[in-house]
Amino acid sequence: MVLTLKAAAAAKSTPGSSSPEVTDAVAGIISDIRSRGDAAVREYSARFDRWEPESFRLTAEEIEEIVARVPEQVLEDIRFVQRQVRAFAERQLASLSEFEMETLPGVSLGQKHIPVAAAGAYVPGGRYPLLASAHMTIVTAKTAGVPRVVACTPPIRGEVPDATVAAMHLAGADEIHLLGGVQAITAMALGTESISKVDLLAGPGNAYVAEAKRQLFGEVGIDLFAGPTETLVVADEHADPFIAAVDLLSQAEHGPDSPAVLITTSERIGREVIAHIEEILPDLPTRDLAGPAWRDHGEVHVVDDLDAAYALADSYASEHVQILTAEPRKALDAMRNFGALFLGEGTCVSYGDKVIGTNHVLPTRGAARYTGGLWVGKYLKTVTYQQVTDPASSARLGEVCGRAARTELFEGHARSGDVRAAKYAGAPLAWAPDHSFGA
Ligand SMILES: NC(=O)c1ccc[n+]([C@@H]2O[C@H](COP(=O)([O-])OP(=O)(O)OC[C@H]3O[C@@H](n4cnc5c(N)ncnc54)[C@H](O)[C@@H]3O)[C@@H](O)[C@H]2O)c1
Ligand SMILES: [Zn+2]
Repeated sequence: MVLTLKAAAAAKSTPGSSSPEVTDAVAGIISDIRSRGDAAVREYSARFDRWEPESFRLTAEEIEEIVARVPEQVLEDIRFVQRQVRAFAERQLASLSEFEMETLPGVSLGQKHIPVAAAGAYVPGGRYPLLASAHMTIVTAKTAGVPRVVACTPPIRGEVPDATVAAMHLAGADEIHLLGGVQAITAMALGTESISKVDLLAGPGNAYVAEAKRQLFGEVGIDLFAGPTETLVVADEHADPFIAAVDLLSQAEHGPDSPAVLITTSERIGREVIAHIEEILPDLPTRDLAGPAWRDHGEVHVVDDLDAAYALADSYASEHVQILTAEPRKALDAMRNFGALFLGEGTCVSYGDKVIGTNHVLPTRGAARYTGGLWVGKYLKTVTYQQVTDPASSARLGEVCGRAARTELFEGHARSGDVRAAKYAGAPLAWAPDHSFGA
């Protein structure tokens, strides 16, 4: 039984997709940039961000000047967080192994990880200078060993986002462009006269940015569908409703399209959380974003027990799931669909977003059903190779290959097997009886 204390006022977005208006607008911009390159990029930047400098790329001197303007405490905090992010990414990298094994004598199969040659890092900046996204995309790419990392972020209301540029620079970006939205994503994906194209695009963004990545996927690799932020809290009767309310609003603040959902086993907690939100919201400086988000996409559901809570939470496949229960670690085994899990009252989504070191670029709109968030492995191509040094083993494989390929009616493939069986083990070559492999 589910008792809904508050339902969303707006319709839910379709999983893994954008609205038709966004889809069409993005397709138009991409096709225009595809045919007109930099000239189109410049026009869209002027239209959406009122920004058309001579060059979107910052020079080394400009970067130095910008970093010099950033207060020392801000720089110190950036370094602190980047160390956290790097440490976790390095441990992830160490967890990946390269290996070679023999399946038959002299038959070696191997796996190795090759970083992509160039990655594009998108750092959102429409509403907030989201410098933490610079740590997440650039530090992680550099830890993976990507040689060229291109970073883009939009100006904010016509101003250079100093701290974001500093974060990009300290993270190790090789190029920094002040460019946002679909125009930045498309320029990095396709290349223009002034930006050479990248192999993989990563980073979060609004519905336009996420849709642009989705449409360009194939021509460029992408990390995942990381669109408008979502949060979900699972709470039992032991939860502190004031903290749950503060935490729900912390994520609603991302934008009016950000869902915030509470699933609780206690009707009392559900009602108290709603009351606290109503009390805190009017004074929240970002209420113009958090208010509509809560009104249109806020939900509170009461369920019978924690198993029902985890099952309902799984059906949302929310980007962030926060567990405020007496035994939060139980959710680790009980839950399947989430971008990142925040266990217990001592941590919160804001830690993940800003400081703790796990990656905050996470799947949204149901993508958590099939992928986790950005991590070092997304920048690596896990490739395989093989070598056969034992002629007898090659001959044996050749015989099987001849039969297996003919079962599929692939005569050409079969002959590649036949010639090895013939050359290394003297098997007869039915289709070329006169051929001799020499002494
Ligand atoms: N999923 C995640 O991992 C994650 C993490 C952090 C943030 N986010 C999300 O990132 C988003 C950041 O959004 P933002 O808007 O602040 O910054 P943004 O940088 O993603 O988008 C700003 C750009 O949008 C473009 N734009 C605005 N209106 C447009 C229109 N009508 N048509 C075409 N382009 C348009 C502009 O060019 C502008 O540069 C938020 O939705 C937030 O929830 C997601
Ligand atoms: Zn957040």
